[in-house]
Amino acid sequence: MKRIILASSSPRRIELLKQFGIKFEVLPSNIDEVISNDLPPEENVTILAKKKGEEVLNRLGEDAKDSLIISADTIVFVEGDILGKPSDEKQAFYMLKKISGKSHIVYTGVCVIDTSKNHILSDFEKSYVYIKNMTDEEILRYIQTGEPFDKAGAYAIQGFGSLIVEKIEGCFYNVVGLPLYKLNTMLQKLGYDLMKGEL
Ligand SMILES: Cc1cn([C@H]2C[C@H](O)[C@@H](COP(=O)(O)OP(=O)(O)OP(=O)(O)O)O2)c(=O)[nH]c1=O
Repeated sequence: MKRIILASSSPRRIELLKQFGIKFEVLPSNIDEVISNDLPPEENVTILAKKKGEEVLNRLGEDAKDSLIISADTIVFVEGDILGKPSDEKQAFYMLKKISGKSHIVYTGVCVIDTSKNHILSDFEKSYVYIKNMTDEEILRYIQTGEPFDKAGAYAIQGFGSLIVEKIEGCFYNVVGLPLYKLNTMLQKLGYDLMKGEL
């Protein structure tokens, strides 16, 4: 394989992939992440993950020959509403108030494009997350950590957000933004395996 590309600007996704000792480049996609409330959450994340990978593929053109491009998209689904990343403090407050004291579902879509085999695989993972009941004061204090702003649903389970997550059901790494087990099952379908430390 000539190039392995992670089509993501997410520091969490980069860290998670790094641990397998593979050499990869980081080339974030430039798509507009538009969520459609007319589509189910799993379709939204699957479509967005695919769009991210395809945008990087098109940008690379001929240079994408013999490459593996990995991309992902994460959203939070609660009471019929899809929550992406909050753009300001007001939105972060709204999201945290909405997920407080109940469970929600985190969906991550994953896309793997193998240009050497002319294959595109896309799939998604879902996990259930239970958030403690928070007072307005607790929500404001959490927002002051600065953590909510680039995270779907306005929290990070891997950071201060761990202090508001009571429990989860499903893949932890899916909540952080890259479901590693799912990703590896997709890679295995293409004849690769992260366990081998090389792709
Ligand atoms: C729920 C949750 C989300 N997140 C993050 C993962 C993703 O980075 C982000 C969701 O936004 P995404 O749009 O999925 O990704 P991104 O914009 O950060 O990066 P890119 O599109 O370039 O790949 O939320 C956490 O880090 N922890 C959490 O607990």
